[in-house]
Amino acid sequence: MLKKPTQSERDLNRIPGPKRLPVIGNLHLLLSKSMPHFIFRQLAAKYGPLLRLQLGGVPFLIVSSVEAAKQVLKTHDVAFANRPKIHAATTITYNCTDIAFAPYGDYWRSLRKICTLELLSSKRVRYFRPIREEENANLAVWIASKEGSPVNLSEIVGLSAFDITSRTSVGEETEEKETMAAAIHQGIKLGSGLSVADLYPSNKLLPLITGMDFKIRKVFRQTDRVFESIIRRHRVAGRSDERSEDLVDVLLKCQQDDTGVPLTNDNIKAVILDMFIAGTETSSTTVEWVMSEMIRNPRTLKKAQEEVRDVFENKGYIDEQNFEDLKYLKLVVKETLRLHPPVPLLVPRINSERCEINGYEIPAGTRVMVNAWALGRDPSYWDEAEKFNPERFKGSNIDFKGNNLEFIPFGAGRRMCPGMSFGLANIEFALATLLYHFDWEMPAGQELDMEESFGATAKRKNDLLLIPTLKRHLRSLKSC
Ligand code: HEM
Repeated sequence: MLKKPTQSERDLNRIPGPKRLPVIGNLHLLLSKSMPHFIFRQLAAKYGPLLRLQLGGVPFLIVSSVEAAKQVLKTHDVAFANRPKIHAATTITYNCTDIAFAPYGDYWRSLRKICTLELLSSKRVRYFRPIREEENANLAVWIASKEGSPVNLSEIVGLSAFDITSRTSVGEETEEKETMAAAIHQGIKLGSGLSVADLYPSNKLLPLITGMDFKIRKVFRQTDRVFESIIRRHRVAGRSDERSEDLVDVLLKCQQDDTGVPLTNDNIKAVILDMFIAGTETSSTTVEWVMSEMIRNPRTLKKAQEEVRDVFENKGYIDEQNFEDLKYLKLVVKETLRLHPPVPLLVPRINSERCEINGYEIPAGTRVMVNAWALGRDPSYWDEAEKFNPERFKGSNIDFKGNNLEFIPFGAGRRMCPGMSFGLANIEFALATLLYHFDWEMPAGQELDMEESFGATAKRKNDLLLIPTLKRHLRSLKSC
């Protein structure tokens, strides 16, 4: 006998959304070449800002207005503080024992606190300044060696962000860097939460048939091997005065002290993985989009470049102490995060208890995606919403710290990104370096496209290739 739907299930069905087909529901709507966040915006324009979709076997709520986002991220923040189990993420994060996918509770709270104190707080971010200086100096030296020929900016900025994350969180450059960076990129690609394996979770054969399991297990093997040897080296080296304590040391100490939540080696590996997954591609994707937008808007490029050169001309090198003076560059970064939030649908949420949104009862266990990308481009909140115009933020109080829900590239509420200061420091340093030392142009005869690739982060689909011309000599690099 068919189970009778509960009142809240009936309510969920009343939420506007397109007609559902048997078995696939609305999945066919995602089959176009467009990105899910584009499609969700189009559907929201037709059915409203609280949209119900049936993607395969899973009901989704898609949120696309400030009012509805407020209900999820503020009013019912605790109820929505959990994450759904995403197939790829569950495999590579040692069964969701990282921070991003851990169930809301003491374990999550305790690990988030450790990472904030040891790596992500403003104080720790300042402490790691010499590492950013050194890595960006290396970046500039490498780019200068390619002067006049096309440089794959996406790739080198990504590797530089990888090195910074690695040296700050595990205290060393990661072995097999390229392989690791590629594995992490693949993990992010498979972790959108919209793969067939995620949409038909009861069908255990699908991950095998689609090749998903094969790919994600390969990512797991590659990252696990490297993290295992990082932990082993930290154990052997122990803590000495010559080496300052890093995140791995602190996690190992917590494991031994046995005072906080119990931690296994796998839990430690899951947390390190999070720093790489959450910290590298988001930052390098932002730098990619800032450079892309500036190439499309030469006036902005010129203005940002003049500012950076003005601020550092006397010193002759990039010094983070003067970053407060890079006022225009900060507006450019903000405007880029508005138009190109690296995580356009945030990380999905799931509610642990029944709650009411816009007058509808939402049953516990409903997956919710907040379309941060659509909010950032909604003409009801932004003048000339599609136009790249950094000046719009001049003198404006609107910020990305989780209070203005029309602008949430870092999310909002309890599960908001804890790595904002760390990420912004990396982004600003990379941009200041690129703009101070070099002029940039497209290779002759090539047009800049702005296509995005599919995955949990919205990277450029095609790598950004630009030709650098050295304008400020490398002798002026502080650490050279
Ligand atoms: C431009 C840079 C970055 C952007 C745009 C970004 C964006 C985001 C977003 C949208 C979320 C989900 C928030 C939500 O569900 O409301 C998130 C979560 C997270 N981010 Fe970031 N992030 C960035 C950099 C970083 C960095 C550098 C790190 C660490 C090294 C980091 C670590 C995390 C972690 C651990 C979570 C999970 C938080 C939780 O579930 O409690 N992020 N980030």
